[in-house]
Amino acid sequence: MAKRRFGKNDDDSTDTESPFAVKKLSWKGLKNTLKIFRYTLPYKKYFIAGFIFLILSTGTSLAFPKLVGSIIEVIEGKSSYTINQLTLLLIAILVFQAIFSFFRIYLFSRVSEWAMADVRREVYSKIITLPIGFLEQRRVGELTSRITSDVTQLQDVLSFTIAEFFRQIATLVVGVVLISLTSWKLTLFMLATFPIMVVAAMFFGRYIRRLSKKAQDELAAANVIAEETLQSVNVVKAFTNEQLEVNRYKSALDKVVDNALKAATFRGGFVSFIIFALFGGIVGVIWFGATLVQSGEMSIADLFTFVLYTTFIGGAMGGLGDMYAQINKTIGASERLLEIMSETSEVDLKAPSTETHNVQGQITYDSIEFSYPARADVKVLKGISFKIDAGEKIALVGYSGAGKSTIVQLLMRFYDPQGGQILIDGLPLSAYSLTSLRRMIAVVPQEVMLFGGTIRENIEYGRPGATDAEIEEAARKANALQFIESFPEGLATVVGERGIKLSGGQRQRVAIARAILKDPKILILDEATSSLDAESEQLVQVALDELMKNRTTLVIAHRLATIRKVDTIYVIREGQIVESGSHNELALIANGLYANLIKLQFETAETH
Ligand SMILES: Nc1ncnc2c1ncn2[C@@H]1O[C@H](COP(=O)(O)OP(=O)(O)OP(=O)(O)O)[C@@H](O)[C@H]1O
Repeated sequence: MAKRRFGKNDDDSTDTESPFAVKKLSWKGLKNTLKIFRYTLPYKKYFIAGFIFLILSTGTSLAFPKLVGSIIEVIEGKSSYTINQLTLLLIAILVFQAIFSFFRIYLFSRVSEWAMADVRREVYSKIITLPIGFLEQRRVGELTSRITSDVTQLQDVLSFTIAEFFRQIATLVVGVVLISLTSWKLTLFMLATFPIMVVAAMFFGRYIRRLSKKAQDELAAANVIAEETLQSVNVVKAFTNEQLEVNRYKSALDKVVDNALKAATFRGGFVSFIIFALFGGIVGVIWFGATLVQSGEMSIADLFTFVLYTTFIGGAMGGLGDMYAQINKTIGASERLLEIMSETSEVDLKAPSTETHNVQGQITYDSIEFSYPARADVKVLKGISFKIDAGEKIALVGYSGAGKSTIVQLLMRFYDPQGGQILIDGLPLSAYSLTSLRRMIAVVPQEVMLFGGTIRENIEYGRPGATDAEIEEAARKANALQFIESFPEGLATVVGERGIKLSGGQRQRVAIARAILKDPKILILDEATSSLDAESEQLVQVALDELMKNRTTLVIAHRLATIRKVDTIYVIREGQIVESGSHNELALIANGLYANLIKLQFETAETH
């Protein structure tokens, strides 16, 4: 039977196949699972010790029916021991059994906790070092469920299923050997009832597993809804879409319940059938055994021992079906984890780049052609060429969606262009390691995201390991020290989810301080679209002027008033540069795009 199950069927069965076709165990899948289990190798000492305790506890529990049989022999007057002696032995065995079980559970948990923490750490390091192009195509919920539920599945197997599997197989094998020594006739009779159970288990089992898997997938989909809406709870509330989201969640949950109940119906039918078959088998064994006792072929004590072993064996058989499902789930989880692990990271955390480049910050975009991997057919940049001298400041302007952010993302190599090349100090970006390239650049983004933690930690993010004095100096230069010091805890003020909320202008100045601390040669300013009040605007502008000093700067400009001072403005339309020059030059082009944009902004400002 095992052979058939571990057969050559490698491929997933699809929904269009019969409902009884479920993914079967495959060697390939098992091998993959074993690959994941190599994480337990560093803890093999504990694993082996746990296994020894597992053998001991299984052995002691198997001795139990034999001893009960011996007590009956005493009653029958066929034993030289007394009832008290045997009862004491039974109690001693129970005590040992308890001690062995304790150590088995503790040691297996120790291995599984440590090993799974390692797996989680590795998977997380992998995910965080994967290229943006890969991450964008996955949902956050899906990625986090790799480190949560998939690893939990492996952990269950390590701490529980392996032990149970061994115990059940041992019980089955040793139990059958022991009872066949007692009476081979009765053993054959008992084993004859097994095929019915096995066939039923296979038939029902597969369908139930398929339904349970569907219910699990539906639950994961429901979780994604909850996670995503809670992450952007402000948007939900602002649009007063609470009811809509509750309904969406509810209909996802309804599907879970539907599938789970269907599975439960089958499981219920299956379990009642198994109970009937199991007890039916025992009744049959008692009936046949009783006739053997009557004909003097078997003693009462042996029949007693036999029946007890039979219940043990029956229990083990029942449990194996569940094991099979567990192993299947584990294979699924391991395959998903390995799939992530086999992706290529863009940076290697284990061998961090130590290369340093003393660049001047001269940048050249040479005929850049680009489409996003997710939408390969849409060309976002169509031959962008321009040059920025070291220390020069340029601005990119244009309608929304023109490709401004894409141009700067390519500079950080979040993606690689399909045509043309970008050079820094005359060398293509690929000549620098990703780490050293990104170290040359600081970004002050449109929407400043602060991590939960203190203001000090948030500024230090620009250069981990900076001293307190350097952090304070950066905050001062960013015009942020004043507001930071107005908080009783100063730099130690906690911001983010559990702390205070900073205003837009304050957050921007923290981001500027971060960039000042990083002290890069190249600066990218993604200007906030929402305008700040005049006073904040002024404070941020002064901080930005300080930050831009002696750095090559690319500004993605949304509010044209702030870019009059830049050296060159590039006007982008549909992925191409359509105009370039200084503010004064561009403003004079009749019917020019820039002149139009100014007019538009001016008119918008007038109407406010
Ligand atoms: N990750 C992405 N995957 C696929 N397409 C994208 C991605 N990011 C942007 N795009 C598309 O590329 C085009 C250019 O986008 P980009 O963000 O560069 O414009 P932008 O000029 O910066 O706009 P805005 O001023 O609104 O920020 C848009 O049509 C956008 O839909």
